[in-house]
Amino acid sequence: MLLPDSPEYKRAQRQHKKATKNRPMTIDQEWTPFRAAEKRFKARFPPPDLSGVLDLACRDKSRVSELDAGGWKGSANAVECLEIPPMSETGNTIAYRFPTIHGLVLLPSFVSKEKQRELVIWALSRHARQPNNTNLDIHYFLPENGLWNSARVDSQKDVLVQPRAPRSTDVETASPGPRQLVNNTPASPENFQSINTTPKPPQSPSPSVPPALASSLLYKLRWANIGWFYHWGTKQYDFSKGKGTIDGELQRICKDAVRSVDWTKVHGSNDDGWGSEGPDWHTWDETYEPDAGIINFYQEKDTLMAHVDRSEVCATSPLVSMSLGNAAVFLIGGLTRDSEPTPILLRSGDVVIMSGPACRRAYHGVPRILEGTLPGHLESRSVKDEVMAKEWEPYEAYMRTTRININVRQVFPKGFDPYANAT
Ligand SMILES: O=C(O)CCC(=O)C(=O)O
Ligand SMILES: [Fe+2]
Repeated sequence: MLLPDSPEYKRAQRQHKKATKNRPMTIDQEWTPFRAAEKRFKARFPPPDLSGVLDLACRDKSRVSELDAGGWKGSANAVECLEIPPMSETGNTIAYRFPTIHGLVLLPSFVSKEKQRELVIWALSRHARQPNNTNLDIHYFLPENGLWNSARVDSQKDVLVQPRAPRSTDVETASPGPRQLVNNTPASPENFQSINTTPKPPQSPSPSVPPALASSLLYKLRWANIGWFYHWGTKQYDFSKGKGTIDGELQRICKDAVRSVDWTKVHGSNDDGWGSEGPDWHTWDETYEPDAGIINFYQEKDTLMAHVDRSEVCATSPLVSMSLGNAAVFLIGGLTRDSEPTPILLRSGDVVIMSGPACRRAYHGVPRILEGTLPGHLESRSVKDEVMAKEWEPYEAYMRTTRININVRQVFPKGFDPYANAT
């Protein structure tokens, strides 16, 4: 967080003045409530006021030092949310539901500190590499053992990565960009055939990207695919590529999260919008089966615009989303961008579950990564074992400026075989 006397604050102030000099006075009246909230939280100057942002870590005494060290804080009661009583007397998961966003559940600190470190290592060194797609594969011939394992500056193993397209000097240099907005029709069992037969041409590599060191490309990594392959051009899954594997441990964490919630308390009183078969939440213990997802890598200035994840044929089953590293402001609104979104501060270890027809179709996004909020347990000095502490050092250095979100979904109802249904 910037202090008003610091040179960084003054620089942000100057940039703000320059950027807004020619802006019409009425511009903010044209923004939807969602867009206006995005702008507010994204702003470097003045730094956003987080007093209206729900920060459940403020209710947890064991997180005091984490909150103080990071500087940024929301409020314990900024948004109405209700604790869901645990399923049994032995259950110890603390879970919250939101009366205004039906189907949204938040499990603060669900992922243990050790597991958070394991997931970071898994995401960077084992998952973000072939055969899993990343945003960088489109433009570069990435090293076979993955970017992370080729980027060790300390051991002089840093690899020069070559672009896929021959270099052209005619075009302006473009960075292999963020996720693009494409409006897609919501997937459903009824239009599955047409989705399956829509052509999904590979994206063309950019002729303007120069060769780059693996260590610098790591900071341009934006996403890595999990499970069923996703085609960004059409915003549809590409089933012709087969089903990528889902890490067993990741599956277990997601299933544990879903099983730890008493869904009767979340969905028990409202049957609206579940479709002709009616609600299926009471079967999730057996039928929830994650089969796809994405790992999002955010650097401090990265954002994720308002969107709805509607490519899954299962339009109501839980989407499990885990936060690792720096904290972020997460916005979740309604069926259009015209509803005022609810702001929630997500910290490392928190799990969000989006479930049911209303929540799965709600616009949501991440307008702000809160710089300087890497918690102490993701620093190598907190790792007791000496060898593991040493191993963690490069991860700590990368995570200083990074937030990782592991976003896991269920594309098909359990037992649905897309190949048997293909024409
Ligand atoms: O980063 C997050 O918390 C949310 C990511 C998300 O909404 C998505 O991947 O669809
Ligand atoms: Fe999303």
